[in-house]
Amino acid sequence: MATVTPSSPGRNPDARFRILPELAHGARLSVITVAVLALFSTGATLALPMVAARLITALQSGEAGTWGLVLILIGLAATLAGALSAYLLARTAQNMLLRLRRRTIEHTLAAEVRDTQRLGAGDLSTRLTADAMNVKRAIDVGPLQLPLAVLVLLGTIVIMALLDWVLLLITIASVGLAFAGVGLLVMALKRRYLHLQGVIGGLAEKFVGALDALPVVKAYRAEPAVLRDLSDDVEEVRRVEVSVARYESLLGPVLNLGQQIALVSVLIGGGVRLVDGSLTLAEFVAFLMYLLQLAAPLMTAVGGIATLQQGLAARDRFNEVFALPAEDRPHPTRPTVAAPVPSPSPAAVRLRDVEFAYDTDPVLRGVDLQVPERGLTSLVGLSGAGKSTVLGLVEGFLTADQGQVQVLGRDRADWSLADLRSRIGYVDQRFTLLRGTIRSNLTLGLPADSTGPADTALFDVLDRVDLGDVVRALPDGLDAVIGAGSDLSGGQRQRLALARMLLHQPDLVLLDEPTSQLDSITEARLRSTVRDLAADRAVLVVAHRMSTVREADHVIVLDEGRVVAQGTHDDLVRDCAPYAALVNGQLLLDRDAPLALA
Ligand SMILES: Nc1ncnc2c1ncn2[C@@H]1O[C@H](COP(=O)(O)OP(=O)(O)OP(=O)(O)O)[C@@H](O)[C@H]1O
Repeated sequence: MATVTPSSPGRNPDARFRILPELAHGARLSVITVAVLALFSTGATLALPMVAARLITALQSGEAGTWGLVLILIGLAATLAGALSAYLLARTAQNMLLRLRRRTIEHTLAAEVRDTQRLGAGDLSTRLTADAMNVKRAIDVGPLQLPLAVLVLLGTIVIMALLDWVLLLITIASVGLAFAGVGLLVMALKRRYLHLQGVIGGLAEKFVGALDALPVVKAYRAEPAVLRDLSDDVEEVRRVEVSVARYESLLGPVLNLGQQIALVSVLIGGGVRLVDGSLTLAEFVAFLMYLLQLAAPLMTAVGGIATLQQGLAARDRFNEVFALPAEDRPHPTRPTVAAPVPSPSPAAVRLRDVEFAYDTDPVLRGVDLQVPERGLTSLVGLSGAGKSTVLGLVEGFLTADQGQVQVLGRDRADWSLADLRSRIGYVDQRFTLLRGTIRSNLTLGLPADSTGPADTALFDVLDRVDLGDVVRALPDGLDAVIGAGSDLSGGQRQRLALARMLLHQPDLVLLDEPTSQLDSITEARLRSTVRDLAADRAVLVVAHRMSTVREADHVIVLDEGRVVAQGTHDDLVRDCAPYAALVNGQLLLDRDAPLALA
């Protein structure tokens, strides 16, 4: 089983991500080598026109051989150094992206379920793909191409000043206006890039949601409606992209125009100065070469700034993920307790005056309830009463806004979430399985360094949920892959989720409607398995079936976020009007027996 190792050991996982320090982290030698090679390549490029001028002068005196050789050598060396520095930079960037992606996955897994659901699976996944690519492109230009382009620009300008400062002034005056225009364009682009990445994330989020619900979409012939909805988002992406393209397409021509004007001005001015003897032919040729050479670094600088803006916008989206609080963050006042020991308290779960709201509307209002340390407890109530929310508080997916949540004799906040969850067996409403083999699903969460439980132990729990023979009949047995094309049935998936819980031998079991997809024979066997489990531990079941409720030793009735009664089924039918109404009104489903009072 793969383990997740911290991406940056010893570093603050909450620290904001900054591209340059992250790039240099652990790669100083590479970064220095890249810088040296790039500087050499730049210096050589800058020197080339001067050598060319020397070659022209030497040609006039008939001694061109040496300068010709120097020109070729410098050209070759500049090319090699440039290529090597680009490769080294790309390799360093990929190492940084590896850490960035790993940290994003790590942080997303550590965040609260509510936060990750709010951001959405699709939008979060675009950070690993499109946003990471934007950061990579920014690295391609940011730390090297852009500074070097600026260096070449400055170096060229200095040399041009030395050659003829009057011609330089003419050049600067000609391109100055173009520069101001480019600055305005770049500022407008930054805002649009951020918006663009947001709408692309939103589109991915919606598309993933639609694919997730595809069977339902098809069953309701809702493809046209979904297409319309997604088309609106695609149209929005197009609109923003076009707006970006409008500004990007202006960059090149504005710069070109500046350069053309500069060229014409320099030709005229240079011609005059050549005629009056202020400038030699070799100097004029060199000046013109430098002027033409200005175009490449200028374009690099301008394009680079735009790419950099895109990368910075992507960086901000990564920082949005890194800013999500980890769910297991230390309590501000209480010290963390290393090894919680269950107290002799008779309750496996106790909620006292618990208030909770997802947004502003209260979902739980002063909930007081107690789950005995042994036996089967059913939590019942109308849909939306807050039953799953109670399980979420016990599992630590949610944190109470007010009141006290005690689990296995200890305040919830005193448990580390890993310790707490290792003691709880949880089967969610959707019986979620991960893509992978039956074995990897069964052993999910077991220590990664062990060789894993023996097959006999795995078949033992599978037999307890009547799934052993089904798995034995599969060609790959325990190593059959589920979640792809060939799949288990809904009920079989449900039983596998239950077997996973059994394997973990938890002290407290939380089941969210565990029998909704089982045939009556399997359901009866399962009830007996749950009963066996409840003999020496607490089992808390969110139940919608009379059969489950009748089995329960203790029933808790939840109504609109309040506990209205607790007791045995018989007592509650007799004494609790809302419970009796729930039962009489057939609000608890009972497949195998007509609804009847005890
Ligand atoms: N992630 C969420 N964000 C906002 N509101 C939520 C969220 N999950 C649940 N709710 C709301 O909280 C209330 C209680 O939901 P909960 O799922 O706990 O009810 P329940 O009793 O388990 O319902 P059911 O029996 O239908 O599963 C409902 O009004 C629901 O709309």
